[in-house]
Amino acid sequence: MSHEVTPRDFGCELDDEIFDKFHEECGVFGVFGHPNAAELTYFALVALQHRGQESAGIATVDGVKLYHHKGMGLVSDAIPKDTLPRLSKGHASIGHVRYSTTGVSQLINAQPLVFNFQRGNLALAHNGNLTNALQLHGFLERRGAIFQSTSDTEVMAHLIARAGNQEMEANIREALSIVKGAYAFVILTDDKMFAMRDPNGLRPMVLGKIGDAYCVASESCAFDTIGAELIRDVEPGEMLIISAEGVESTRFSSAGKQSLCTFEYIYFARPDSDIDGYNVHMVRKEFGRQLYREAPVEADVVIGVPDSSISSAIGYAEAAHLPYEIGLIKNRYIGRTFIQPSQELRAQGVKLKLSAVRKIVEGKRVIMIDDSIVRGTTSGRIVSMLRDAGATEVHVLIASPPVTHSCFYGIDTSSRDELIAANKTVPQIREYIGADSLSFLSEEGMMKAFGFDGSGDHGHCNACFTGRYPVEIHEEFTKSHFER
Ligand SMILES: O=P(O)(O)OC[C@H]1O[C@H](OP(=O)(O)OP(=O)(O)O)[C@H](O)[C@@H]1O
Ligand SMILES: NC(=O)CC[C@H](N)C(=O)O
Ligand code: SF4
Ligand SMILES: [Mg+2]
Repeated sequence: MSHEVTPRDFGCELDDEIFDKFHEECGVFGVFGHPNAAELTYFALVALQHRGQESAGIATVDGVKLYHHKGMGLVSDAIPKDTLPRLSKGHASIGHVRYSTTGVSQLINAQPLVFNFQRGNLALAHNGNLTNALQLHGFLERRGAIFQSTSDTEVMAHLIARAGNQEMEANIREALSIVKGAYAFVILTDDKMFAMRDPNGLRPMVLGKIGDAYCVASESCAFDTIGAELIRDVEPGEMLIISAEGVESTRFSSAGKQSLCTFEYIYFARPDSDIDGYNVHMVRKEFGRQLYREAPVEADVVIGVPDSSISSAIGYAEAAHLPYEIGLIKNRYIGRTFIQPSQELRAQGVKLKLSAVRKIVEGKRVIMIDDSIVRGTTSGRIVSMLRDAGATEVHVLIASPPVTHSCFYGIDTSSRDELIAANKTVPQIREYIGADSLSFLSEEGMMKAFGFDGSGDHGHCNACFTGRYPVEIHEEFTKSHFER
């Protein structure tokens, strides 16, 4: 396997923290029966860009042929303008933005994965992680399968191909009865589009309509961008079959214990998206209000770490009757592979991503709200940045509980030994980040933000806070397993 070329190969430092914490987790989109299917997919992927910036791709069908294009980087780089006319021949299209969870970040693993079977064409896009991919990979290889990629997603395609039924639907059902874990799948064949959400509903997916065409997406913000109307969430264990006849809802599994990822609300999803009936911004605001109830602090001003903590900071400030201010500015052009200043320059004060607004924090007791602490590097840096800008006190409040466990369901997380809360108590973390005080939202408080009574997880996955994994995991299965 070739080595992935990074700026480090040219002697430059990469922002290691970017590689070692919770990150976005792929976005999928599909539309069937629209004359501008490929273009709509392109713009929907731009709206879903926050979910993955490593690679992107689009596949379309015109009933006979399948066209596709995949590339590395942001949608605008991965899918150049001149590829769209070729893709635009199709009336149905699916697309994907990737943040790798299994398999290296290279073109071979970019999605949609595209296959030509005896029974026709098939393109497959996946958000999530298959927790039994390791076993299935070995099983399939022993029976002659030759894998083209190193991602977990490809096992699904091999299972579909092996099933051997006349109807693609039956093949997909058979494959779904074998895979385990977290998934929102969109599959495009010559005459149908299939959309499935795992039986626990770990990963989100919504159904919408644009004109007479139906579409599906990881998040509803994609619909707002292309002018589609949100119809509803796809249900856990549901298979939608979209064709010239319209949309048919079927089940491939009875719903398991519903376990929607709470981190979607905390950090991943865009605030304008609605997931399972809750608007992300409103939920984050309620996290902030709840945080105030649990941890009221005397201070002069409340600030949020942009962008994902702004809603919670507004909620906290509202509940505390304190001014909410923009105390930190984020440079929005710093991307994932951005070359970072060397340690020496960092020590001299070169900081690229965030800057404090001196006029806001100078001489003030500041409450700084962030959505989560993973390794603890971000909070520590911001606390000292705020002190350097003249803050007299810095109180750190986190709008989620301490992250003590890794995720195995489609989020690329640190291993447990890198999670600060798995290794230090809250007072120790406070000391480590240099804050005057530190509090986290409780699991109960987090669930109250959804209107629940506070005890239990209420149909959410909170495993990274509690270690209660809703679907069996295999801790030995690491991201680079199929490369080794
Ligand atoms: O404890 P740490 O390991 O430092 O990670 C915690 C930080 O990571 C995320 O932000 P991130 O900087 O990834 O990007 P964002 O700009 O999307 O919030 C999250 O919003 C926290 O701010
Ligand atoms: N983040 C994701 O949802 C990734 C999908 C798939 N597991 C991959 O690594 O390609
Ligand atoms: S472990 Fe955490 S990040 Fe992973 S699905 Fe569950 S809540 Fe989401
Ligand atoms: Mg952040």
